[in-house]
Amino acid sequence: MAVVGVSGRLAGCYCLRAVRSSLQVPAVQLHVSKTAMGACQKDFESAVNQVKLLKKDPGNEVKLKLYALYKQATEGPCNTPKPGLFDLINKAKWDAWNALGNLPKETARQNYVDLVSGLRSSSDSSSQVKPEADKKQAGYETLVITSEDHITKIMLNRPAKKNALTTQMYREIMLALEAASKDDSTITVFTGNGDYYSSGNDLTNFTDIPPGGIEEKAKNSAILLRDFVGCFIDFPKPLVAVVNGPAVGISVTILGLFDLVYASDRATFHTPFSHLGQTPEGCSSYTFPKIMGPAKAVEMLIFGKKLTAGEACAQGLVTEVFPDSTFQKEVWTRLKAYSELPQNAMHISKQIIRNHEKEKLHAVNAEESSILQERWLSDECMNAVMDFLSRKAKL
Ligand SMILES: CCCC/C=C/CC(=O)SCCNC(=O)CCNC(=O)[C@H](O)C(C)(C)COP(=O)(O)OP(=O)(O)OC[C@H]1O[C@@H](n2cnc3c(N)ncnc32)[C@H](O)[C@@H]1OP(=O)(O)O
Repeated sequence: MAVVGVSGRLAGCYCLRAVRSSLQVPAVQLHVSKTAMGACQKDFESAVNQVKLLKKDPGNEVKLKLYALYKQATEGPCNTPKPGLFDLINKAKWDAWNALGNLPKETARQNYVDLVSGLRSSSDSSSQVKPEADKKQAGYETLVITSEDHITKIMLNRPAKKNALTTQMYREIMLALEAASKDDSTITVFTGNGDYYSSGNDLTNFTDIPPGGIEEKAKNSAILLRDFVGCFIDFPKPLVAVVNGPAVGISVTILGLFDLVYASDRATFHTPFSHLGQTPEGCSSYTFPKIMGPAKAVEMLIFGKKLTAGEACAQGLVTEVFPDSTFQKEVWTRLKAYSELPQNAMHISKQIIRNHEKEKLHAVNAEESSILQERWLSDECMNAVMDFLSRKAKL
């Protein structure tokens, strides 16, 4: 939010979603100017339509090519003023179009048709069902949820993005927790697909601005955060984190609300809040000092010290560390045995252990969320997020 929040001026940051919506317009535009009429006009119009039907997002680079070719095919060489330095998306679009120089309209049209045809065949072949997809419980796009041996496993499933948490993911996790609280499993496990457990909040979340502007975005995000963390505070069954790799931000802080945290020795625990102009969430401002003492909590939460799995275990945040080579086998053998323990006894014990704290945790959660609502509107936060997004931009 703050990213775009500097004003609409920065609305064109390199966020995928923003780029997508920005670039879609010309690519799917049905109107083709008269000057683009020619031998392959029909193919061109058909290709323009087919772009809408692609099953897979072709990525920013390809979308820019499509944009540039479309403009060249329909309007000829770029003749509009160069957008300002901070108008990043429009500048990227202008650069792509301008780079086509005096390419004839007919050639641009043909290149557009060829590009779309290539995209269609790769999109069709990649849409074959992958074995993993079979396991997915219906209704979840960002998680893989399985239930066996009395264990419900919620796996974050955006490995290419290090399981960064999108708005959709927060919502799906809340739904999954709600369902797991009612199913017949005895314990619920969180883990990540791929080499990361999770890289925390998806920083592109900050760029999807609603009509009400950045203040509304900050408000909505604070509500989402409060509700999300609230689900962990209230979760009635033993909750286990199987931390398969590095964990960042909110994926670390909420570990203080888990009942067991098993970590691979490859895992690290990092909360770079100050670096991002942000402040602790997930009730960590309360749970971390309780778990590891104020001095160690400060090192993590204020100074962003990254802990190894061994260090996190020594501080009490992690229950046990396993060698990565045997991590999955050892952990799941252990969890299967635990899941056969009498269900009611386990659940009642969890209530006894956790209930004293619930009210306090909800109050802390509300306070942290409201402080972050302000932080997200700050220059410090805006600059840090912009910095990340610019570094990662491929345009
Ligand atoms: C509404 C509730 C809000 C709750 C607020 C919570 C606060 C937090 O969680 S703060 C923590 C936020 N997270 C970060 O600051 C981590 C940012 N990411 C990184 O520093 C690095 O990506 C990494 C150290 C995690 C991994 O670095 P590595 O070089 O190994 O891989 P990359 O090439 O950087 O990543 C691959 C791919 O994934 C994208 N990505 C990774 N993490 C995030 C993220 N948090 N947000 C958005 N995108 C992320 C990265 O851009 C790459 O994408 P491309 O392949 O498209 O370039």
